[in-house]
Amino acid sequence: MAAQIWGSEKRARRRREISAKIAQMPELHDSKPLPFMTREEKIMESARKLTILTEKMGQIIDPTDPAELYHLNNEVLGLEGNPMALHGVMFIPALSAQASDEQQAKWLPRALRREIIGTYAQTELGHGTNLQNLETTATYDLATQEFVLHTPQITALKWWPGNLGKSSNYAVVVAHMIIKAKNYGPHPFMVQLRDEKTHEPLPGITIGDIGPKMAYNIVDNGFLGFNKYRIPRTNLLMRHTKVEADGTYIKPPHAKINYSAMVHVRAYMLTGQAIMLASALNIATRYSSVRRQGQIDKSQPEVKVLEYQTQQHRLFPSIARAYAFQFAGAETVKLYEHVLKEMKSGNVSLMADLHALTSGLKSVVTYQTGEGIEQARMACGGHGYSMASYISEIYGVAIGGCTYEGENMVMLLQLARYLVKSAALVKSGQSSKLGPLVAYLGVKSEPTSLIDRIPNSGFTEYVKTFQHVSKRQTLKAADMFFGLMEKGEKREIAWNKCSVELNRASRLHTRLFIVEAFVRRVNEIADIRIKEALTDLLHLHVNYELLDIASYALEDGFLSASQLDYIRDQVYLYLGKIRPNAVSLLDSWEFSDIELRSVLGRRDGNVYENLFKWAKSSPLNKTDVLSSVTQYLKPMMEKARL
Ligand SMILES: CCCCCCCCCCCCC/C=C/C(=O)SCCNC(=O)CCNC(=O)[C@H](O)C(C)(C)COP(=O)(O)OP(=O)(O)OC[C@H]1O[C@@H](n2cnc3c(N)ncnc32)[C@H](O)[C@@H]1OP(=O)(O)O
Ligand SMILES: Cc1cc2nc3c(=O)[nH]c(=O)nc-3n(C[C@H](O)[C@H](O)[C@H](O)COP(=O)(O)OP(=O)(O)OC[C@H]3O[C@@H](n4cnc5c(N)ncnc54)[C@H](O)[C@@H]3O)c2cc1C
Repeated sequence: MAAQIWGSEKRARRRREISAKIAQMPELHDSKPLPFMTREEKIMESARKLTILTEKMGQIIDPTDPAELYHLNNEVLGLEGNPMALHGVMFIPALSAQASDEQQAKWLPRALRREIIGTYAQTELGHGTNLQNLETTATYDLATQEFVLHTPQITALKWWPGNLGKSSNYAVVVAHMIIKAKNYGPHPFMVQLRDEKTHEPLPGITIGDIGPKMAYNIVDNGFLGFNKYRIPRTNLLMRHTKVEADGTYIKPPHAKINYSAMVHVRAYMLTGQAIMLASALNIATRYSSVRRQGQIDKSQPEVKVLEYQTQQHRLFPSIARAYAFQFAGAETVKLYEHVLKEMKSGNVSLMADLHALTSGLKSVVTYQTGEGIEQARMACGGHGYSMASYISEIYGVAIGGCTYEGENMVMLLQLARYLVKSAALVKSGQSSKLGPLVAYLGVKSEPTSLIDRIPNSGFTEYVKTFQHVSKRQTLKAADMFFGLMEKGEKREIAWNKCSVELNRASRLHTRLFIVEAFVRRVNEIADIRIKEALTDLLHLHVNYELLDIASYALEDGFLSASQLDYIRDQVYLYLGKIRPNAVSLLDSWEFSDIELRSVLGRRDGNVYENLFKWAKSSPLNKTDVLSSVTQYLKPMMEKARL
């Protein structure tokens, strides 16, 4: 099963080897539980481990393999980020995709050797979503052949970029490029921020940390202002766009090609989200098979809380989602790598499809991951609320994904643009022009669902039902939009008036893709036992998801009330079938105790003793009487007694 999760037997074996090596290297372990550290201590601890990793990484992993790097990162540095998180996640990808060969030769080896630390600085205090209204300017000075970076007002301060505040000395900065008074829109520039020897900010640069956040507090998300700060013309990233010495602008082959670093993260973050969901579920499911509370049959002893159907219903559909996200994420990464290769050789024809797909997936996956982790926390009762469970940290980190790389509603609307264009093709009889991901929009469906009517139909009838609801909602939202425009409404106003319905279509389309990716994977599996376990999970997934969106299928009579009862019964049937496998389905992800950082989720199940040990190690327990008591509470009580 680990081979299915991680992509191959070799990958699963490598993960095990890496975890085993890390287990033998105490210098790479947290020196004390992260929840007991201050933010400064955590940053220091992370930087300490990071420098050891830079020295020893080659002994543990193949540093050129992103999957091995990601695993090493999760085990040693953890989810809360590190002082170089953005260096690998966005700075290097931005340089790789957007810098010319000559620029790459100059900067990439230095970045890869970690001679310099970089980030991706795009979002500002006043604007994050609407890139067209970013306010930082890069004005070309023809006389000196330099760009002058400037922050005209407080809202133009860069705000949020990870590791910008204190750790990075370089950044890819996105600014509006102005040449001879003409604004060419946002473009990426390579900018040195700090002196390489002293790490002091360079003259003309104002920089710092934006303060503590809901989670991710090891990352120094920062602010950045420029006061007429000059950089050479050749620091504009010039793989696709060029500015010649005389100010001549050569436009890129696709208007949005400079957005590729964002698409990179949107594609890769899906499996990251799956891992976080599976981690929280691993903690909750293990704990639920240790925790005994109450009786189902009063004549019997107290049961493990995992025996309660409500507990299973709370956890198991999310287990299925974690697998589904992992499989859909793996497919998306493959597609991304393919499109990136094509883009580098000048073929930009697949960019729109990739953008639409990653926009929808990013939104649905992060939202459902957040939901699943929060349910996992509640499933652990009181102990879930303790930082000893570590679930609250996982939650805080995971839901950051609903916001970064494009706020979820906004990204769903990006997918909706693609769906509406596709609907227009269907309406004008040009279905043959539909791309493969939306081809179903042009296919006539049966009048009613055949779920429960055709024995041994596998998952075909389910997929058809998901296709039907997605198609119907897409065409309905598109009709609403076209209808408003026909009545004379301006395009943008009509769009806004339909946007809730449009986003519903985007969600349904994305959920269909996730179901299909799960079905594709299960169909590929040769090993009978693995196939059987995953088929059970897939049954739970399709029935649970369909029940969740049933109103769309009920409203036009595609599903009947009796079919809905059948689907509900299937959910209960598969909850029971999955119960014996539940812990194994999560243990198959092979998270080590070091990686999980959870007292509740320990592999050995020795929860209570370790919770007590953990509580005793709280800094508050170093002394029996705190100074808050001697200074304030004790005098207060004494005064009251007089
Ligand atoms: C091994 C690696 C592991 C990684 C694991 C991940 C771990 C995660 C770590 C966490 C780190 C967090 C880091 C976070 C970083 C950031 O958040 S960086 C900042 C991100 N910011 C955003 O995402 C901003 C969101 N906004 C936008 O993307 C855009 O502004 C917009 C909403 C898309 C609109 O852009 P705009 O230029 O205004 O577009 P329009 O003029 O309206 O045109 C829209 C048309 O453009 C098409 N389009 C847009 N984007 C793309 C694209 N990327 N590719 C292709 N096409 C694109 C769009 O489809 C529209 O087309 P038409 O409908 O044909 O007009
Ligand atoms: C943990 C974290 C890490 C980050 N790291 C980085 C980084 O490394 N580099 C970087 O540059 N940035 C980074 N960011 C910033 C992030 O990319 C932005 O916050 C994000 O893109 C959302 O933009 P915003 O803050 O402007 O939200 P807003 O756009 O102000 O969103 C507020 C509300 O308005 C709605 N809204 C906005 N526009 C529309 C619209 N057109 N239609 C409908 N609704 C709309 C949204 O849906 C939302 O409900 C990070 C953010 C976080 C939380």
